[in-house]
Amino acid sequence: MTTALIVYGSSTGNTESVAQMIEKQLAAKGFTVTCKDVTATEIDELKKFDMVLLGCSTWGEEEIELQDDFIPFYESLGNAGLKGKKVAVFGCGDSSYIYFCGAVDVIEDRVKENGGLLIAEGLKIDGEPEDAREDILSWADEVGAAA
Ligand SMILES: Cc1cc2nc3c(=O)[nH]c(=O)nc-3n(C[C@H](O)[C@H](O)[C@H](O)COP(=O)(O)O)c2cc1C
Repeated sequence: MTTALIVYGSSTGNTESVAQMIEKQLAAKGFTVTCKDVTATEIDELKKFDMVLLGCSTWGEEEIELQDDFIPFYESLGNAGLKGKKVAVFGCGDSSYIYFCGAVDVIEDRVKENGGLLIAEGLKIDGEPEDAREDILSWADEVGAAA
């Protein structure tokens, strides 16, 4: 059975909600899914999973800032054994900011630098996750199909 790890950093709970929707959808498709807050995740854990989904909201104003909890994890991604690993990135943001969901782009770049394989275009959620439920579930299906 294909195993998937979802790791999220979320300050107000939006990216966490998205992570949980993806978790349920992948589990319904037969994946063995583990969904964890980044603060409870060791970088070495990524090595044990067939596929890794990384979720992070975007902060900052003039420049892109990752969600606070996600920063140390991001900085250690070079030790995550990403070479050849199937990865996809998602996050919440607000399109009224200059860098809408910029954290998704920044994390994708880091994944590519470390040899990870991006299996879907990053999912960028504008506003309330509940309003984007259909998009989130179809993204999860796309990721599942590419796994
Ligand atoms: C001070 C502040 C700065 C923000 N900066 C950005 C930004 O640069 N780009 C963006 O897309 N969203 C930005 N946002 C919106 C948040 O990313 C958005 O509220 C998101 O849903 C938070 O997700 P979380 O609850 O998972 O942390 C900002 C919000 C605040 C309050």
